[in-house]
Amino acid sequence: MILEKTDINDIILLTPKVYYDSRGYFMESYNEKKVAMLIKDRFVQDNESVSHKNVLRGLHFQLPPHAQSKLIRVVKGSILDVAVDLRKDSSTFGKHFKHVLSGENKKQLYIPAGFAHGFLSLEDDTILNYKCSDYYDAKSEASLLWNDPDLSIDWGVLDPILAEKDRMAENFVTFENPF
Ligand SMILES: Cc1cn([C@H]2C[C@H](O)[C@@H](COP(=O)(O)OP(=O)(O)O[C@H]3O[C@H](C)C(=O)[C@H](O)[C@H]3O)O2)c(=O)[nH]c1=O
Repeated sequence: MILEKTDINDIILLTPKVYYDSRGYFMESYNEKKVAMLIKDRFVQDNESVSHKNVLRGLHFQLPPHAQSKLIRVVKGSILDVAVDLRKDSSTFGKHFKHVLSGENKKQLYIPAGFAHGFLSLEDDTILNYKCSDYYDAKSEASLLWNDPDLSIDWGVLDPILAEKDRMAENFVTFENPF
C-alpha cells in the first residue's frame, strides 16, 4: 500500500498493491496496520452507493460531535472525488483537493473529519465503497453548494444530476462553520 500526502493538509492518496494472475486479481482493499502510519482513525461503518453517469453527490459532511473521516474507494466505474477543507485553523482552509478514483486505478482517498466531501460519477453504474470513522447521524448532516463560487470547484460539468437537498445546499461563506 503506497500512501502519499497531498497539497491539502492531511488528505492522503492511497494506492494498494494489486496481485494480477491468470484468474484476475487480488488486493487487500484495507489493512489498518499498513495505513496506521498516516491514518489513526478506527472506522466503524462501511457505505456503498451506486451512481449513474453525471450524478453529483455532495458536498456533504456531518457536524461535530459526529464528524466523520472517510476512506473512499471506487469498486467499479469512476468518479471525480472532491474534498473541501473546512477547518478554520488549517493553512488550506477553503481549498479543495480533487482526484479521479476508479475501479481501474484502485486509488483510495482518505478525507479527515472537518472536510466536505462530494463526487461526480463519470460512468454509469459506478460503485463507491467507503469507510466512516463515526456512525450516520441524520441530525448532524450538512451540505454545501457544489458550485459555490467561493469554492470555485471545476467539476467539468455544468448540469449534473442532483438530489433536491443538494440543489438547496448552503453557501460556504454564510454557513455556521463549527470546525
Ligand atoms: C449517508 C447515509 C445515508 N443513509 C440513508 C439516508 C437516506 O435515506 C439514504 C440516502 O442518503 P443520502 O441521499 O444522504 O446519500 P448520499 O447523497 O450518497 O450521501 C453521501 O454522499 C456523500 C458523498 C458523502 O460523503 C456522505 O457519506 C453522504 O452524505 O440513505 C443511511 O442510512 N446511512 C448513511 O450513512
